Amino acid sequence: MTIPQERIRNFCIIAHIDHGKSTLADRLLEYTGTIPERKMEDQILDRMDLERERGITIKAQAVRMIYRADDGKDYLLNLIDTPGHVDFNYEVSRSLAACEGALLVVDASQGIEAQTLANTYLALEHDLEIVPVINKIDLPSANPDGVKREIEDIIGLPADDALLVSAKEGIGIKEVLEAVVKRIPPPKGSEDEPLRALIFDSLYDSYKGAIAFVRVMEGRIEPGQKIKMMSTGRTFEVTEVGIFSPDMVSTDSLRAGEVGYVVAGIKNVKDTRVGDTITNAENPAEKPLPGYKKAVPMVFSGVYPADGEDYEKLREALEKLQLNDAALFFEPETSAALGFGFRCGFLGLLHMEVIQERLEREYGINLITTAPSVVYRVKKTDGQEITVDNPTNFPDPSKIEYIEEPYVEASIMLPSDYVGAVMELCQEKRGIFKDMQYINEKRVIMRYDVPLAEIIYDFFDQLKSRTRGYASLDYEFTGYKKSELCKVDILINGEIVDALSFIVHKDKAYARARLLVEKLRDVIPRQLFEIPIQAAIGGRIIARETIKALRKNVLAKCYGGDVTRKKKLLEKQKEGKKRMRQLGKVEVPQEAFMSVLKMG
Ligand SMILES: Nc1nc2c(ncn2[C@@H]2O[C@H](COP(=O)(O)OP(=O)(O)OP(=O)(O)O)[C@@H](O)[C@H]2O)c(=O)[nH]1
Repeated sequence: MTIPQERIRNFCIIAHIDHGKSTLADRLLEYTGTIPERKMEDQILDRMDLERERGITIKAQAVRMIYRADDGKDYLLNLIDTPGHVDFNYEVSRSLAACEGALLVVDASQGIEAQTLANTYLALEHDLEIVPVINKIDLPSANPDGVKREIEDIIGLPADDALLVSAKEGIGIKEVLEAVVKRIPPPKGSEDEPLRALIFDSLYDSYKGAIAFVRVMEGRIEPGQKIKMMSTGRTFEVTEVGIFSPDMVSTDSLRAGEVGYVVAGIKNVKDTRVGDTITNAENPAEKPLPGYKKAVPMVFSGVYPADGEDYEKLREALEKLQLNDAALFFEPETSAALGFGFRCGFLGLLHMEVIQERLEREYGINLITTAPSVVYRVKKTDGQEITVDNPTNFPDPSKIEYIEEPYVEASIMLPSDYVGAVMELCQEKRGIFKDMQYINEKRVIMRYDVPLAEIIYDFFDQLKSRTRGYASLDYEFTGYKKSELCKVDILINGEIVDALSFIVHKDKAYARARLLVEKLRDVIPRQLFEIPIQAAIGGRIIARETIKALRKNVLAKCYGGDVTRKKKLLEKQKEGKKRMRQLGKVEVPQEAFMSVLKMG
């Protein structure tokens, strides 16, 4: 069935976590018969198990629906899902760029949250038509009028005609579909222009290779065509195009205004970069679509197999994950303490946790990971400028002219009762106050400039616990600023343990060093000799603890002559040894590393 361009609608859903995006998407699919009810898995749009468990959307997906509207005509609706987390802001902006409109879903009992606001602004920047949807009106605590006022006051959008919906109970679903048809404009581009298709996501398939998810802006794309990726100039031949309904179904072509996928024997997702423009190699467009950026990792961490024998397995797993994730960076690294492993770069903390969890869960590899670090810029006294993402490479303090660290602008939305608590937190985290704005009598939004390193330390957890979970956070990278930073080394028995070194602001070095040294004292078992544990900046010791010597005799408990019991105990001791890391003369249990590294 061909549907003319004026009856195509491309839209996405902007919502805060838990405000009901997936439930609403499911209802739309159900109502349009895209998915027969019996086939409905709970939530179609979030496909990864991990996403489902954590209740967050990580990767963008798309789905196509046919809706017969009140005017009796069939409309083709493409719903493009957007990732719901700040780490993936760039992906969100590309998904938005593929649409003409957005449903702004707000929980009737919660109101607008920081992330929603940030994404709505992004959508407005892309000139999207925004349709406010107030969800969960079935809840006794629902306050749709209050939420309407918020939408008008904070975002400045008229909300009189906001739709009142209960995705759970299926109330107002048809009204949502009618609003999509009536209020969101159809796509504009012409089919006769040279091809320009925006890549908003990609997927790796072991048979078909990297599959690009695209929105065709102008022109047309079909099998047999030679295409060119405009950011790299690489060319490929299209073997298949198709749509998401919601599984991939091949079609003859994709025309201007349509959303679908492109297979072209592309081996690596690095060649299907989100935000890149696909054009016709023989009749190329003059300019690519605006807004392309290469994904840059912001957070780095050392990832080591707990069992050294898993090294190859870890490499293979990282390679596999990278096939589907162009933003994941890794290179081999060695540590005196942890052996062979990899330095990995991530878009943010959540991205890091997701990758680590997948390595452990899907690939069955136990990991030791070092504390995450941001990327510092160091200007050396000899004029050289270097970037440092690993404390091990931090230059000697005498050779440093100055250091710069990345800053973000954090927007925090919270009930006004917690303003004091959040100000205190932001100050502790070296935040610089920018402004504060009342949304209504009860809620405010505060903006601070905060070093990214503080955000990745434990900012979010602290924010949640100090506001009883009522605050929401969004942040955006703003640039580098000079900062008084130093590297703290940890010495066990006089030897530096490279995996435990960290970079920290001078004012915080002492407190963090104390904490770490005390923790190590508690987790390293006593051994036959006394062990000093020290923290040092350059050659200066700033904290010290001592583990007293002990003659550890596991057989002491077995008085009498029960040989088998003795043997068993010795066996057990040997097993334990395997999980020990030898640091000079000192044996440190792996759990000690884990517990210490988890602190960060
Ligand atoms: N009472 C009520 N609960 C709802 C409604 N819509 C969704 N929920 C519930 O709210 C919770 C979150 O809904 P989801 O659809 O998973 O939220 P989401 O926005 O997709 O969340 P993410 O996938 O994390 O972005 C679920 O427990 C839903 O059952 C509604 O209209 N009324």
